[in-house]
Amino acid sequence: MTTAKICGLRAPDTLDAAISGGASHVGFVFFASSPRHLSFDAAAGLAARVPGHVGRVGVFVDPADDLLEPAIGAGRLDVLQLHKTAPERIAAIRARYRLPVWAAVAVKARADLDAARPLAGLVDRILYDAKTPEGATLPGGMGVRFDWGLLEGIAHPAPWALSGGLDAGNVAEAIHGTGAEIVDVSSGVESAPGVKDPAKIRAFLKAVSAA
Ligand SMILES: O=C(O)c1ccccc1N[C@@H]1O[C@H](COP(=O)(O)O)[C@@H](O)[C@H]1O
Repeated sequence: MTTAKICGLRAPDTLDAAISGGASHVGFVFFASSPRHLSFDAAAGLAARVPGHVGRVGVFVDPADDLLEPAIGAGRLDVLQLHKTAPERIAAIRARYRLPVWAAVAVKARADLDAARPLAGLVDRILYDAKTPEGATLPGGMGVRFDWGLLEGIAHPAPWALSGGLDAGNVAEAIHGTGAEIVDVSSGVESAPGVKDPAKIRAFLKAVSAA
């Protein structure tokens, strides 16, 4: 059965919609350039509402320890999702914080999948995410989709999840086409950048459970 992570939550009502709708994971973004960025105080308030069966995922872009340490505490993080982070740094973060690590692999063309190979044994999950346009301020969360057919027949070096441009209208096709264990969405359940929509969250989670 495929489960879902709802990422970039910033408000109690939308967090509650994700939890009551059956999300397996919720994502808190710690990246100042993102419209979904959370302060430590805001993260602490949200984290306290999350029941034990739902994973709290912290989303970071090549983070330094002076961000990771307080974010892990405030967000009571269960998982660290790392974007644009080199394999050596991923290994150091995993060893230091002893938390499961999901590493994003940005995909546009088949050659991009080569970046997953060095992650074998280093990460707990690979997140195949769409590559955002050259010069974009965000490495994710822009509703960009990649050709899911690129994943066909590849040997995955670790368990994996799928993200990039998913929404309630295409997630069933994504699940059937790729066999993803976990699907991850951010902008596809928003009414504006950084503003989650409870009805879209519910529709997305309904589509995942029906797929
Ligand atoms: O959402 C963000 O602002 C963000 C910032 C920095 C790194 C990753 C971010 N989001 C991740 O992007 C993917 C896909 O998002 P979308 O559904 O295409 O909008 C997802 O994994 C988010 O965790």
